[in-house]
Amino acid sequence: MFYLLRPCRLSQSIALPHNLHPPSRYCCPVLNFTTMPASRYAKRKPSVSNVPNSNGSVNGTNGVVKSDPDQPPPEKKRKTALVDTPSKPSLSSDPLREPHPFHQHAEKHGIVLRKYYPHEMSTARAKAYNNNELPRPIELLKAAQADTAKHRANAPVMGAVVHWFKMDLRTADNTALFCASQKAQAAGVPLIALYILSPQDFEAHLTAPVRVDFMLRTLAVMKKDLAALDIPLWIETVEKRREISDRIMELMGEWGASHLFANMEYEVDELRRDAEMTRLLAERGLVMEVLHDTCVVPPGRLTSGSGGQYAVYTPWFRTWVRHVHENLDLLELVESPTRNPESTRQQLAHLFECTIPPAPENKTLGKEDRERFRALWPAGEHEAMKRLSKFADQAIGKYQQNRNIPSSPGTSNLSVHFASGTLSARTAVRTARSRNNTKKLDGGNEGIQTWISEVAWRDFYKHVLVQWPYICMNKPFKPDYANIEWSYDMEHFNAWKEGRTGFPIVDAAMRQLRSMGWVHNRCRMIVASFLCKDLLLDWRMGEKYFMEHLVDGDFASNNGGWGFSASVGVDPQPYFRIFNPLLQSEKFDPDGEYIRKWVPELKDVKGKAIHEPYGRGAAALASKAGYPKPIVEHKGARERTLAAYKRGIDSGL
Ligand SMILES: Cc1cc2nc3c(=O)[nH]c(=O)nc-3n(C[C@H](O)[C@H](O)[C@H](O)COP(=O)(O)OP(=O)(O)OC[C@H]3O[C@@H](n4cnc5c(N)ncnc54)[C@H](O)[C@@H]3O)c2cc1C
Repeated sequence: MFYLLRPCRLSQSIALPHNLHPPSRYCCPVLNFTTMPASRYAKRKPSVSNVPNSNGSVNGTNGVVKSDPDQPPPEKKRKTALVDTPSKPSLSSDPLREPHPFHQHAEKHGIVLRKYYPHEMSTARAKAYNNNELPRPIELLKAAQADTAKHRANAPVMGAVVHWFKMDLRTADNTALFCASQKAQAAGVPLIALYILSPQDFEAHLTAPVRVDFMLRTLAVMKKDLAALDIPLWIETVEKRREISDRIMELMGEWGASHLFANMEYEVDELRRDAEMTRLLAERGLVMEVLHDTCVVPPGRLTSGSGGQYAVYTPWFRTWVRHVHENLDLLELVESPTRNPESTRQQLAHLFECTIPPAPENKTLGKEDRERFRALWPAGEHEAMKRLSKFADQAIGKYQQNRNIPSSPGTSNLSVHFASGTLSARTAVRTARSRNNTKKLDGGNEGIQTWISEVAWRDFYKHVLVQWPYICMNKPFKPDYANIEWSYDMEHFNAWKEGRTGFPIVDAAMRQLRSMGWVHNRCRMIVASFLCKDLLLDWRMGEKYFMEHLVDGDFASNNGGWGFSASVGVDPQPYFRIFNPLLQSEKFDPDGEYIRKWVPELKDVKGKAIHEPYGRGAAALASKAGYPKPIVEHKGARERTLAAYKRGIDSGL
């Protein structure tokens, strides 16, 4: 006899033997069964019209998912369906595939046809998503889960259970890892942990070398921690990303494992891959369980009054808070995995011997960078907890006052941990709440409230990604804004990248990025606005450059931040709202402390001249020190940008 445990808000259920009583305080009220928080994963009513029905069908198609122009025809599907094909824009007469007229410019600059990545989606196709005429990738996964639900609930556990680590590099409060461990323990078989290093994935996702280094160091920490529980962590490099699923199935065959657990990644290729894998494993009598984990509130749960997804943060956040208050088990933590059977060490001895592979050559840090970054970003979940506790004890109370001052250590510096999954968002919110005088997430100390609302931004952008998947395909959130004719002036772009624009606050931020792999949020906004509004450069060039250099690079948050700053994203400001870099500098770095730290040429400039040395009497000093003159004049640039935005939006291409 089996009890049904719902570990996921989607359609899958995990069957656990009735004699399993894990020592946990997470009691499922219905089954009186100690398990993970129930409503965290309760099935919810779909919020959009094209979610699968109980048969897994989409749009009333009785199980036949409407044909997807991003995908190859069905007979070729197995070979090519796992990722979006990086082919040339098709010249077919299908209007959903028509290339955008500005493609040639963007392509030349590596924006729309980068390696292992699809070209910019057509506006017609993006709009088809908006009209719910196409199934979103998450719906493909839901359909795969619905179609395999019975099999997954009944398949017996054999040999071993595997947890596939992706961007969830921690043992504490890791949903899929916990479920895998429970499953293995109940069946008396070992749990095997797996990490696949994919150089092509790193290229496709533009993963920064500093981020790869952080992840590899984290794997070393995890390997040790897991080994202490007699759980092997097998790490393997798979060169071609399309071969990952086959290789995992091969490994499962070698290990005699019947079940694979993983947490959900919400990017398009990853959802499609997991949908495909769920079906493939089921065809072979195996089981794949893909669970929500990274957000406090899983994407798809929060709907506006009209039943749609929110595109504006403030009302979304109010709903987010209300939802968490009503479902407090969303903040319950699951336990770390339990120890493997004693025989595992002997039985799987070779798996314990695996070593951490080196970074791919094109993602390897030079010696100097490596040393600097390692000192700045100690890796692993223990470091994340140390940093979180220190911030919660010493700085969170004043977060509201300090968070916008880039020279102050007023923010948590935890984004690297959220991005690699070395810290769960639940742990972060609970820790912040524990320092407050109320259990309400929107009450008590202002600093704590504000910090929690910042952590919620992370959820927000992932919800956006799931609902509007075309943002993954180089398309602005507002498809109409795809018609702005951007500049591709490489002199301007290089000056921006190198911190030589002649705008001290911009240059300080860009140099901080190069030096730390991290930039203060206020400065990310300033340099993003400067790139697309003052220089009128294609915002996707900046988005890409950030990903290539950030230690905390996260597709959803980065795309959201860039879209917001370029006013082509969610929560849009009116397009005519353009940051004035000088005013931003005076307001948020009033004494020029931040500028002096990162732009040493200006360290001797006194007073307000620091914000604008050439316009405020420090020209000789700046010039002598080699600091450049401004590359654009803000007022004129502003007018040029306003005109370009208006032309683009009015053109209705
Ligand atoms: C153009 C641009 C690009 C960005 N790219 C990324 C990125 O690739 N990865 C990333 O994690 N954040 C990104 N952000 C958001 C934000 O700048 C960073 O999360 C923040 O600076 C990290 O510093 P912290 O950990 O000290 O943040 P804190 O102020 O301590 O905030 C706590 C946590 O909340 C989350 N958070 C805070 N602000 C935001 C936000 N605006 N959007 C999403 N999450 C937020 C982060 O996980 C952060 O660690 C970007 C913002 C902009 C404007």
